[in-house]
Amino acid sequence: MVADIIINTTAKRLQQTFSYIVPDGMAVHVGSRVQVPFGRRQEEGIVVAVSERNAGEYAYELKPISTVLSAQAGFQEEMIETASWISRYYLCNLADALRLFMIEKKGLEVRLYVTVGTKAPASAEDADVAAYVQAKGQVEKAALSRKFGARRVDDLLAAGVLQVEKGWKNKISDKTEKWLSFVRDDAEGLLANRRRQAALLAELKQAGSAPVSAFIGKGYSADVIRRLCGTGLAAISERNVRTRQLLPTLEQSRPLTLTDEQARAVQAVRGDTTGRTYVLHGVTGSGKTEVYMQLAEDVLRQGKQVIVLVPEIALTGQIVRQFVRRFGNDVVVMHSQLSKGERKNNWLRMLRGESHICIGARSAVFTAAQHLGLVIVDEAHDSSYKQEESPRYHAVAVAQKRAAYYCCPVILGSATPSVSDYYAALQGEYTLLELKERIHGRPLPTVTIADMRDELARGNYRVVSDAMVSLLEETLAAGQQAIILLNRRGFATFVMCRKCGYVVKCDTCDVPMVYHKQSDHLQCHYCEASKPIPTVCPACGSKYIKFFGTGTEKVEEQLGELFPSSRVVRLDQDTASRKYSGEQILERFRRHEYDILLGTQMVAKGHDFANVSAVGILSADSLLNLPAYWAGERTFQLLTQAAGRAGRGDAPGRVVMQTYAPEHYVIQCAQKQDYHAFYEQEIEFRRALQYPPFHRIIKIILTDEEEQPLWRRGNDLAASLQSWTRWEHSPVEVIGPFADIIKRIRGKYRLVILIKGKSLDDIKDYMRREPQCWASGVVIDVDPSF
Ligand SMILES: Nc1ncnc2c1ncn2[C@@H]1O[C@H](COP(=O)(O)OP(=O)(O)OP(=O)(O)O)[C@@H](O)[C@H]1O
Ligand SMILES: [Zn+2]
Repeated sequence: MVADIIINTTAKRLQQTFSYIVPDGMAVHVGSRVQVPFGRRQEEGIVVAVSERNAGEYAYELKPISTVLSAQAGFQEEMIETASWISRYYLCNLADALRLFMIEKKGLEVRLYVTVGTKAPASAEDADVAAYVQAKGQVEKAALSRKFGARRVDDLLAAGVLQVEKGWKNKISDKTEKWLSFVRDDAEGLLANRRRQAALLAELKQAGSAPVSAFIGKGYSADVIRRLCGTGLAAISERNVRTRQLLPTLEQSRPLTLTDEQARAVQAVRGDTTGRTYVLHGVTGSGKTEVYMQLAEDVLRQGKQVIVLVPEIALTGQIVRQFVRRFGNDVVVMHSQLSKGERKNNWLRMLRGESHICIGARSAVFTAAQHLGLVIVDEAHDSSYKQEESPRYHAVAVAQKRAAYYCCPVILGSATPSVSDYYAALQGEYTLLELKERIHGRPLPTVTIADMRDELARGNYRVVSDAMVSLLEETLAAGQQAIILLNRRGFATFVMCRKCGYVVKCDTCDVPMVYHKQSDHLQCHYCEASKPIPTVCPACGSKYIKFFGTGTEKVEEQLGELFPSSRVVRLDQDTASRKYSGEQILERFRRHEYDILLGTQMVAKGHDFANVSAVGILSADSLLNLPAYWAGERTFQLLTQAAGRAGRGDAPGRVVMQTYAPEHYVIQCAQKQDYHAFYEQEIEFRRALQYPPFHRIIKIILTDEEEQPLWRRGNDLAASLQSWTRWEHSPVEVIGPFADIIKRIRGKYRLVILIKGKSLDDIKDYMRREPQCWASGVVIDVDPSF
C-alpha cells in the first residue's frame, strides 16, 4: 500500500503531496498523522490518500513511513475532504486548509518514551531503575537519563530490561486543576473534634466533587483541606480544566412552549437527514434562540453533536447565556480569551463525544466532532464569518460542506438574511422558514427619521438631533435605558489645517488619522500607529489646526453635557480591548448601572435588554456612501439590527435615525423594518449590475512597497487572465488593475483585479497553474466580502 502525504509545514514549496510505502501491519488511514523521512530529517506528515498501488509503479524509489504518531491527534476523513474542498475553492494550500482543523497548529513533537522490558534486572541498582519506570508507566527517555545517567539507561535498553518507543508530545500541555472528591462518611468518628473538617466533608458529600479553588473561595483553608485528605475521607485529583465560564452561575432554564410560528420552524427541520440549509428569517425579538435550542435538544437525544456559530462579539451575549442555562455542562464555549490548554480541552471533549454542543465564533466551524447532527449559524449575515486572512474561507460555506458529509441540517438565522442566502431560499436551493411576529405580539419599534440637513438649517450644530434629545429625555425620565450607535470611534475623525487644507495622514497608510481625546494623540485605524497632535501645520506652518468629524468619544462628551445626571457608558474597540472589559460593560448595563450605552456596531448586535426602549442611530448613512456593491445591504442590516434592540421588554420601542439621505430606499426600508421591500429593490439592482448572487467574484489584491513595479505586475497578471478569457471564450470578465479604495496600507501600495462570472471554476483551474497568482505580494480572495 502507498500513502500520499502532506508535510505539515508552511513552506510554500512543500505544498504538493509525497508518496510513501505503508509498512506491513502499520495502521495508516486517511487523516493519520505520521512521521516520515524527508531529505535528511524526519518530518510530520498528514495522510490524505491511501491506495493499493504498488511501490514498483513509481518512477522513483519510495521510502516507508517511520511511525504513526497518534490515533487521537489524527484527522477524520471528513476533515480531509472538507480541507481539500477549501483548498480547491478558495485557492489556498492544502496544508494551510488542514491546519484550520488542528488545535496545535505547530504540529507534534516526537519524543522517546521508556517502558519496562521483558528481561529481569541483574542487580539491585538496575531493579531500582526498573521499579521507577514501572511505577510511572512510561518515562520520557531524556528525563530518565537525567535522573539515572544516559549510560545506565542505554545499557538497560540494550539488555532488554527497559524498552523504548517513539511517541508524540503536544506542545500545548493539558490545562489541569486540583479537584477535591468525597470518598466516604466519617463512620469511625475521625473528625469528632474537628469542626471545620467535618463541615467541609458534609459540604463535599453534597457536591460529590468540586475544584479545590471553590472550597478555598468558601473560606476553607488549604490546611483544612489537606488534613481532611490525610484522613482518607476525601481525596484530591488533577482534572482537565473545563471552559472557564465567562458568566456568573446561571439558573437552569426549561424549554418554553413554542409559538405556532416557532413550532412550524422546528417541525420543518426536525429529522432532516439530507444536509439541507434552512434560512430562518425571524424579525428581531421573534425567538430564534428558542427554535435553535429545541432543535439542538432533539439532536442531543439522538446522541449527536451541535456546532453553534455566533459573531465574535456575541460570545458572551444572549445566545451563549441561554444555551448554558438550558444545557449546562454539555456546552463548551470557544472564545478568544481561552488559554491554549483550555481550547484543547474543549476541543478534545467534542472529539471524544463528552460534550455535545460547541459554541464559538468563526473558527469553531472547524471543531472536531464524533457525530455532527446540526450546525446553527446565528446572525448568519454577519461579516465576521468571513476570514480576512488566508485561507479566506466563509464559515457558512464550510459549515455546509461539513453538514453535507454528515447529512445534517444547517440553520442560517437572521432578522436580515444576506441577499444571496435569501435569493437561494426563494429559488428553492435552501428552505425558507419565517418568524414574522415578535414574541408576545410585541410591536416592532417605531422609527422616526431626523433629516440632518433640516437640523443644520435650524441652527442645531450638535451631533444629536432635537428629535433624539426629546426621545432620550422621555426615556430617562421613565427610568428606561437607551442605546446609541455611531459607527466611528475616537473623538474627531480627521485633523485639517484651515489655512492650506493639509490633512494629517498616517505615515504608512493612505488614510487620515483619527483624534483620540482620552489618550490625546492621533491614531491610524488601519495600522494602529499613533502620532502626537501637531501644534502648527506641517505643510504651511499656520496655527489653524482644527478637528473635524465626530467619533464616539465626542458623542460621549456631548451626552454628558446634555444629560448631566444620566450615566453614560461607551463600548467600542478602545474600551473593550482589555480582557473581559467588553462583557463587564454589557453586564453592568444589563443591571442598569448605566442609562445610556453608546458605541460602535458592537452595541447593535444580538443584545436582548428588556429595559431598553430607545435606540438612537447617529449616522445612518456612514456605510451607505462607500463605493461597494454591498453598501446598501450592510447599511440595511446594521440599521435594522440596531433598531431591533428597542422595545424587547414591556415598554414599546422607539428609534430615531439621523440621516442626510432620508429618501434613499435603504433608509426608507430600514425605517419600516421591511426586509421584503428592501430585498425586492436590492435584488433588482444586483441583477442589473451582475453582482452576487447572479455573478461570483474573485478579488486579487497585489501589494508592493514601490508603486511602479506594482502596476507592472498588476498589468501583467491582468493580461494573463484576459488572454485566458479570450482564448477560452469563457463568459468571465476581468476588471482592473485599479488602485484599491485605500491606496496604501502599512507602507504597501495596493492594486485590485476583479474577476466576475457566473461560474469561476474554470478560471480557478487556470489560476492554480498561473505562477503569477502564487507570487509573494498576491492575495486571492474568493467571494470577497469587501
Ligand atoms: N415561546 C416563547 N414563549 C415565551 N417567550 C419566548 C418564547 N420564545 C422566545 N421567547 C423570549 O423572547 C425573547 C426574544 O427572543 P430571542 O432573543 O431569541 O430573539 P431573536 O429572534 O434572536 O432576536 P434578534 O434577532 O433580535 O436577536 C427572549 O427573551 C426569549 O426568552
Ligand atoms: Zn497606518
